[in-house]
Amino acid sequence: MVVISQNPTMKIEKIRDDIDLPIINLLNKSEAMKEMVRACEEYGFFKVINHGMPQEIISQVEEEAAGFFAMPGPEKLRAGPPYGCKNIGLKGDVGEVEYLILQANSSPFLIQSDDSNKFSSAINAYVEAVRKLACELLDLLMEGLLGSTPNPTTSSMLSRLIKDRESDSILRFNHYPPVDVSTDSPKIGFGEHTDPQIITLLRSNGVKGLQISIEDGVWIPVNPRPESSFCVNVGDLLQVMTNGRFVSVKHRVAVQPFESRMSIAYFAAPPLHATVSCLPGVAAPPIYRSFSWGEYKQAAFMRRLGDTRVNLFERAIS
Ligand SMILES: O=C(O)CCC(=O)C(=O)O
Ligand SMILES: [Fe+2]
Repeated sequence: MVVISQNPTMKIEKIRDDIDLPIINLLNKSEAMKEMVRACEEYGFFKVINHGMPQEIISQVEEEAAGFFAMPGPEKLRAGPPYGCKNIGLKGDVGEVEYLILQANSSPFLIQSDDSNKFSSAINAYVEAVRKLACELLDLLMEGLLGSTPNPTTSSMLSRLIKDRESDSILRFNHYPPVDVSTDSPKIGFGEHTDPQIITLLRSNGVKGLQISIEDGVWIPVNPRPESSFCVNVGDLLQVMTNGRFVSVKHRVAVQPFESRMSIAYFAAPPLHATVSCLPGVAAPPIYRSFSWGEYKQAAFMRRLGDTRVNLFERAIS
């Protein structure tokens, strides 16, 4: 069904729930590889099932995170700066969301207020497992992109950036309390944006709300099922590295009535000093100039959430 509506900023938009977004089964790697490349070209988005990530690790971190967000506000503030509410970024963007943002490189993480250390150890186990899955997906994507017998050094180029001790990857927990339909109009929990990093692996608690956009003003709701699946988003850096062949997907979250949504996003990023440019073996000439991830991140933080930023790095046509 296609629904035409007006969003809270009065922009006319179409919601299309007649599109089945790709669900990729990781059990058959050679098939998965091709389907992943197709999905990244068409949508910049897919879901993976049979990903091999232990359910216990997922359940544990989801349970601890749900417990964290259920605490009274002052208790949550004890977690310190990783905890935030409503403010998204440094440029005045706000959303109906509270969150925890943690650096997810190799050093173990400790939440200040986590006296029993249960949440922190669940997070550390999750980060290790989700990083492994991200690396596996990136190796498969590279193999699918570059052909059947790529040089192993090239096909592991992206995963090596993520495994680097200085990788700037991030883990973000988002919690969207339900909207009260008797008093409130529909609300956006997290406004439209693309993720700036290489790739995002996202879990949700099975409550819908995530939407992706493949053309301006057209939104596709993402079905949160199968509940065991991970959503995978192409980020800005992967668009640059594939010279625009993969698209960094625009997405947002609509707050739901009655149910609260919780999501856990792992943003796989290189070290700040790493150079980002078109990958060897990808059709040239490069659309974008080379830059460091630190430089890109700085540019992203100087802009509003919904602003496109990759175009700032396009090469001048002579
Ligand atoms: O909560 C979600 O489903 C998406 C959150 C998101 O897009 C983000 O944290 O960048
Ligand atoms: Fe995002």
